[in-house]
Amino acid sequence: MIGRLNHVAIAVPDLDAAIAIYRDTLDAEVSEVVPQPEHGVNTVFVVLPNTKVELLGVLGTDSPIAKFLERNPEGGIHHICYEVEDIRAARDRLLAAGARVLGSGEPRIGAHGKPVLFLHPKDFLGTLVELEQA
Ligand SMILES: CC[C@H](C(=O)O)C(=O)SCCNC(=O)CCNC(=O)[C@H](O)C(C)(C)COP(=O)(O)OP(=O)(O)OC[C@H]1O[C@@H](n2cnc3c(N)ncnc32)[C@H](O)[C@@H]1OP(=O)(O)O
Ligand SMILES: [Co+2]
Repeated sequence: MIGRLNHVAIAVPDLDAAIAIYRDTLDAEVSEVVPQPEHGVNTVFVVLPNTKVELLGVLGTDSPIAKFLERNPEGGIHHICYEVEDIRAARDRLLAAGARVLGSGEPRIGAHGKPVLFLHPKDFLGTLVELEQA
């Protein structure tokens, strides 16, 4: 079912400071900040030779990363995103296996303009999993 590792996401309390760390300290290629209001985050992608790191900042008053940052005030690894060939088929298989798909269960358009879903961290080794349509 799961294919390529699309990105590892880090939620951060200060996105500008996080950009400076990756761009200047780690000398990495960092994208522009892209607000994702329907997801309640600002996103930045650090482009690596074999995958990406997604830096997430709070956007708005109802951000899904707000409580995570309360628990992890320095920031922390927030989720891991795998690519799947057919996101609805993957969803249906996961539901049939008893996994919890977050939200309505309908894929939403994510940061790469492709459908994404999230799976409950308690079902996947304490790790929030994002699936992105390849
Ligand atoms: C533009 C899209 C972009 C992309 O396409 O790449 C994105 O990635 S957007 C990323 C932001 N959006 C989301 O994260 C949506 C899915 N997330 C959620 O629905 C929530 O964050 C949820 C339900 C995973 C957790 O919400 P919340 O923290 O408010 O719930 P609880 O405090 O009740 O947590 C329940 C339980 O889960 C543990 N938890 C929460 N978040 C994480 C996490 N990121 N990794 C691991 N574990 C997590 C939390 O500690 C609670 O555990 P407990 O033992 O009960 O304390
Ligand atoms: Co993501």
